[in-house]
Amino acid sequence: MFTNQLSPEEARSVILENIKRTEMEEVDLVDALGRVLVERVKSEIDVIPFNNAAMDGFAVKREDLLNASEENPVVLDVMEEIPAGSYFDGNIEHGQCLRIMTGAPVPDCTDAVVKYEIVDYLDGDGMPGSKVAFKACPKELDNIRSRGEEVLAGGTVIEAGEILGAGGIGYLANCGVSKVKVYKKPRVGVIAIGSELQMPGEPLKPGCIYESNSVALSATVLEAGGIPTRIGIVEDDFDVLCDAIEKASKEFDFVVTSGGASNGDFDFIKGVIDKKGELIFTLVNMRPGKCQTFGLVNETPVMGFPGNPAAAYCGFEILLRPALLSMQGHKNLEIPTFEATLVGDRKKRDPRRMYLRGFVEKDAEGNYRFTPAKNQSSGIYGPIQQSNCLAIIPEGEPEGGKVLDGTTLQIIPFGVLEGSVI
Ligand SMILES: Nc1nc2c(c(=O)[nH]1)N[C@H]1C(S)=C(S)[C@@H](COP(=O)(O)OP(=O)(O)OC[C@H]3O[C@@H](n4cnc5c(N)ncnc54)[C@H](O)[C@@H]3O)O[C@H]1N2
Ligand code: MOO
Repeated sequence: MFTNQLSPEEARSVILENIKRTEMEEVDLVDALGRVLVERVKSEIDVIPFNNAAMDGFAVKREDLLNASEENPVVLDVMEEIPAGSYFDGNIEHGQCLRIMTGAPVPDCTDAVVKYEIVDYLDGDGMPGSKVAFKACPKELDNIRSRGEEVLAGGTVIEAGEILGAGGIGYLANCGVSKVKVYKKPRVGVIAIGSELQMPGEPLKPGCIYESNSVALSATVLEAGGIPTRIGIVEDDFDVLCDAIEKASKEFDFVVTSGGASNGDFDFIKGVIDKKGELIFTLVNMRPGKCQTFGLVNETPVMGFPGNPAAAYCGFEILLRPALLSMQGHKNLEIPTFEATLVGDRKKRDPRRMYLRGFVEKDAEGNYRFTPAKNQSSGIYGPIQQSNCLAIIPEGEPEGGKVLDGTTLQIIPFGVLEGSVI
């Protein structure tokens, strides 16, 4: 158990040390989007499986056209038509050619395809029986895509550990693969702690508010590739919370709570984790959200976020997203950042690392500028919705108690996957 306040980086690595990768499952290709492949996939076939035409036109013996020019066009007889999906296994003589469509197999008796646009029809309409004139000699294998251009049978299509994108899914489908093994999505049980919390549907009772953190946290779990289950509201009661955490720890891969993480008379999550399992840390040097509690119950990781909405949200983004991604096999968990200059002075009297909600945009000169949301209260959601990033103000107290206009800040853009290059 850490009794000290951890830096966000320390807290993140402690969580990463205490999670397990999920098991694997076989899923249809489209369901594998954004997920990590468990094992290398090899192709059983050559892709593409045969030399095919890259243009609609005429398949020719190049030798016939060696002397073709504007002044002396070479005339060939069109023998057959080869649409895509068909196969010509005959032969042609010198002086003959084949009409061929894009994607159709190029017969071995030809060695270049000449597109329609540069061929003249002398007699007929270009269909079999016509005579067509060529005014230039194509390059060898011109407009022919070669068999195995992408991968040969037995070759690697996607390596184990790669995150499948739409391109990879298309590539696998091209190889005739329809299912792949990926790491399972972690099942995350989300508990809202607080006797003041009420579900929507009924008018609010005096002193109560509608429960919202478990809804927002479920959305963030979904964004991070997990499967959230809202377990419901648990009142501020030590024993009731003990039972809820015990039960959830046996049903889910990760348990997330919000509220009751501070030192108030009814804040029980730390005590409950300590009683039921192992309490690992309780404080992180960040604002919003210093009361970040983490531990294990029945070997299941339990993250107790603070009740204040922005504190829970930032706790998730900074500490938990990488953990959920790691459980699904992601290896590069670096949070992408870039630099922007602060617009306006910003008071900073709290020595904690600050994650400001706000908007980053490029100015006329192409420089990134960050404008903090006016209201940085950790008790409200609106500024998160209206923001496109978090800006980091480093720990410590700046001279004069404020960070000055034009200071360079690190920006964490929303919606950019860990490990991305930006
Ligand atoms: N004496 C001190 N008091 C507080 C301190 C402190 O250092 N000393 N820290 C403050 C900070 S900072 C935070 S953050 C909060 C964290 O407290 P808790 O995790 O115990 O959160 P609660 O007290 O349960 O709730 C805080 C606030 O959020 C509302 N809330 C809670 N759950 C939900 C939910 N599911 N949906 C919507 N809103 C929720 C709750 O009603 C409170 O208003 O402690 C400060 N206090
Ligand atoms: O840590 Mo609290 O989140 O500053 O409100």
